[in-house]
Amino acid sequence: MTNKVVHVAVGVIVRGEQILLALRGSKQHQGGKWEFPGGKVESGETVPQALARELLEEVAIEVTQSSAFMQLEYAYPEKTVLLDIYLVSAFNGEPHGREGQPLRWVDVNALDSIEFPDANQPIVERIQQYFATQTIND
Ligand SMILES: Nc1nc2c([nH]c(=O)n2[C@H]2C[C@H](O)[C@@H](COP(=O)(O)OP(=O)(O)OP(=O)(O)O)O2)c(=O)[nH]1
Ligand SMILES: [Mg+2]
Repeated sequence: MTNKVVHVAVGVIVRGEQILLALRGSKQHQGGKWEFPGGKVESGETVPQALARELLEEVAIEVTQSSAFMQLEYAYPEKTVLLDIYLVSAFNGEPHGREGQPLRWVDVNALDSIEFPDANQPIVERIQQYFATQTIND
């Protein structure tokens, strides 16, 4: 086994007060859990390029507005991932699971009751904090 870090582009896709989640296949790493759509950054790609490619491949949307949100490294027993998380605030197309995976829109407030991969806890906290701040400032 290698200890190479797997770099992953992750999209927190926002529509109003909801976030798009996809179900990871049961055979995949962290299978059967809900994820923010995304995937591995390929060599020669920037993270925004990888994000755009993965979101088109997985959920059939074209990203038109995104911003870097947070980065997080997490060591699973079998591999270490570097999650490069972007907020996707505008996109073209109606999302659907192009690889047959179920999708759902979840209220920001309900995100903490969803079963995510183990690495995701800080992401959920940060999203909820971010939206709480936005509401106060409205
Ligand atoms: N997309 C995504 N991946 C996550 C999240 N949390 C988390 O730990 N991961 C991990 C699981 C995987 O080990 C890795 C993402 O790899 P992936 O399987 O989605 O990669 P990919 O889309 O390029 O798929 P593949 O072609 O390699 O099958 O990051 C998350 O919220 N979203
Ligand atoms: Mg993926």
